[in-house]
Amino acid sequence: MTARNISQFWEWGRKIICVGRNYADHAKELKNAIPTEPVLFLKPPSAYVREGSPILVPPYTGNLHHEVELGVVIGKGGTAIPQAAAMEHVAGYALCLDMTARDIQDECKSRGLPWTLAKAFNTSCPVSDFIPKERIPDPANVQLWLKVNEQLRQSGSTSQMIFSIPYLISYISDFITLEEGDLILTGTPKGVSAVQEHDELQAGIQDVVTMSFRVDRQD
Ligand SMILES: O=C([O-])CC(=O)C(=O)O
Ligand SMILES: [Mg+2]
Repeated sequence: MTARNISQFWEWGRKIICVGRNYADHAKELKNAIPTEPVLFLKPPSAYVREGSPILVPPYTGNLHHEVELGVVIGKGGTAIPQAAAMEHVAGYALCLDMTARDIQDECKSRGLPWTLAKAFNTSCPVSDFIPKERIPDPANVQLWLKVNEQLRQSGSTSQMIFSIPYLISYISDFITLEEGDLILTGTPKGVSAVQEHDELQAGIQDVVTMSFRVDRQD
């Protein structure tokens, strides 16, 4: 048996914990209140998709949105991790998309139902190569961008996050034990918009990584 390598964390079957409304400009564009505590939801590990495979539009949505986000890969697990020690639990980062069936999410919100089918379907978490921690010395100040068919749609700095990465790690681990290989999606800046079959998405973290994905309709 070969040893597990954190650089392939998406194959480990670990959980994906997502933070919503962590950028005020995105909360505003969807007419949501600015949160006073992190908004959390989950994706299953079956949501991962890697470059070379398409993002599939689920048949039940007519409004699939991109959300570009910085992902934090947990290297050392823990429960009730203090903020001061939080960064010791980080192995690295990944650029991620939180693909969202916005029409389904709106319906779930209005009916008080969970967001599962809006957020957790197959291919709802496109993920870049693993980025070792040393390559992003200041994760609180990197630029994320996303283009659809060469047109810039999202561009924002992680300095705009409402809740910092150490705060999120500490907050989440109070309630949900973090394990090696877990991924935290830290929320999206403004500019989310709909994608269609045959679109080409490109995203990047300035100077660190880029990735591209094609959109297809699920048969
Ligand atoms: O669906 C939403 O708007 C919440 C979310 O994931 C985010 O803010 O990144
Ligand atoms: Mg999101």
